[in-house]
Amino acid sequence: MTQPSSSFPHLAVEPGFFRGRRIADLQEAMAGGSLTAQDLVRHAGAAIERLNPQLNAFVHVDIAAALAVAGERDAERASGKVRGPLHGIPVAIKDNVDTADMPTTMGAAHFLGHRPQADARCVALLREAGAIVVGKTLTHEFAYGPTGDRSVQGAARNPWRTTQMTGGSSAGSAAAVASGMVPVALGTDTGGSVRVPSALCGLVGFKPTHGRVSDAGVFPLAPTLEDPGVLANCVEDAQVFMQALSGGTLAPASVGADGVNVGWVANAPFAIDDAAVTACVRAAAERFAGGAVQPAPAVTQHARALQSALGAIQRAEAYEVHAERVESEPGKFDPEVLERLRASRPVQGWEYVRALKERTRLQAEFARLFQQVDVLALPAVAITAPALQQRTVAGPGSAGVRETLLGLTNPWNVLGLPAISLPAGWVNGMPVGLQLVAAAGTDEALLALAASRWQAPQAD
Ligand SMILES: NC(=O)CC[C@H](N)C(=O)O
Repeated sequence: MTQPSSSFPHLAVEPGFFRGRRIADLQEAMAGGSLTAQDLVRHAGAAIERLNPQLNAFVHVDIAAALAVAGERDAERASGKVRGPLHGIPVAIKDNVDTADMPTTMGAAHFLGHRPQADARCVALLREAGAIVVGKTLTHEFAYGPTGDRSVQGAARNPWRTTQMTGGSSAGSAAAVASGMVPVALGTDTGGSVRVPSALCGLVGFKPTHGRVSDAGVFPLAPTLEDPGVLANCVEDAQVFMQALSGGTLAPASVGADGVNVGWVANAPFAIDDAAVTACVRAAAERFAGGAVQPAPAVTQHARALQSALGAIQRAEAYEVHAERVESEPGKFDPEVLERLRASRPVQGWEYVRALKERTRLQAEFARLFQQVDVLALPAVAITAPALQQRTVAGPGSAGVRETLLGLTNPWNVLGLPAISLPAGWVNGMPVGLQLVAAAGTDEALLALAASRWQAPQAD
């Protein structure tokens, strides 16, 4: 089996076995007999044991159970049955997604020790596809925060610099993949919770078109904005994972050799502009496009409408989920999450209904826009990973960390569009992500385009 193709000189930890190894390489090694699924689970176990005390990526691990399942997958392979490209591959599951054999806590004191009755649909699909669940990864409490540093299990730490946040809310999934504990992990994305930590940890992160992947058994934050998604080392790994999650409906698309029409979206008025981050991402967008990128028509004029629709929808839906808990067990919440939930309560019924109507109007506007461009390109996150617990971005035009982390990702949740964050390079040794957004329902084409045109950045 080949060695990892790229090195990670800026990484603050000695990476685990899976960093830089593609799922296709692991499959080849298993097919050739040089590795078994049990070996892969042992590699995951060793990396978790060594790295988790530093990174707090996993909140529950069961290597013994995973080894037993791996034994079954190895026996199947020996008898000639290979379920598909995830057969025997260790995976991690965000801890707001139900697993029948492991606790599911949502990062919240209210659910410590909670054992769901059944697997979430997406977990069941991954297992049917042959993937082996090794554990549950830390989520920001109730997935209500993009920083990944508030949960009953504490904060996840960024493998590139352990004083910094991973971003969230799929915080542990990002730390687990970026450090090489597992090759791929499940996350959920309501406003950026897959793409934000992927960008801040140097990973590929994909959020599908809304409703494309079942959310049955996913603890909701705001159900009409939310989708399960994937955090991976490379686009090809994200593709095979999404195929499994979609129950096979997400067939690989082919892309023509023609050029791609990329519309560049300026940060303002969505988020502050860090010149170094924007320059790095724009250069990546130009490499991807194979030439200069032109400003996308008519995106920024919708910024205010998108933000206000997002605010009303997320707050109304999140409060509906938590109303009784906020009344009866307020003391169990993290204070910041409680404060955000209390601030969500005042949204009026008419404001929510109006926001839903606005969403429908905006979806029609963007459907027209995607007749002119193939993809929109912009940073996934306007800044590199802030320090743990940092809440304001210093400098001119200082802004809140939360708003800054989410400003460039959450517009696409309002619209329900597929979006991917791709590693674009590094600024001061910390990763930044290029985000590509495509028309609703074109998930296969977006992934195929990314697979065919994106080149992993080389560290200097
Ligand atoms: N769950 C997410 O997608 C990110 C967090 C959430 N949107 C928030 O406002 O904090």
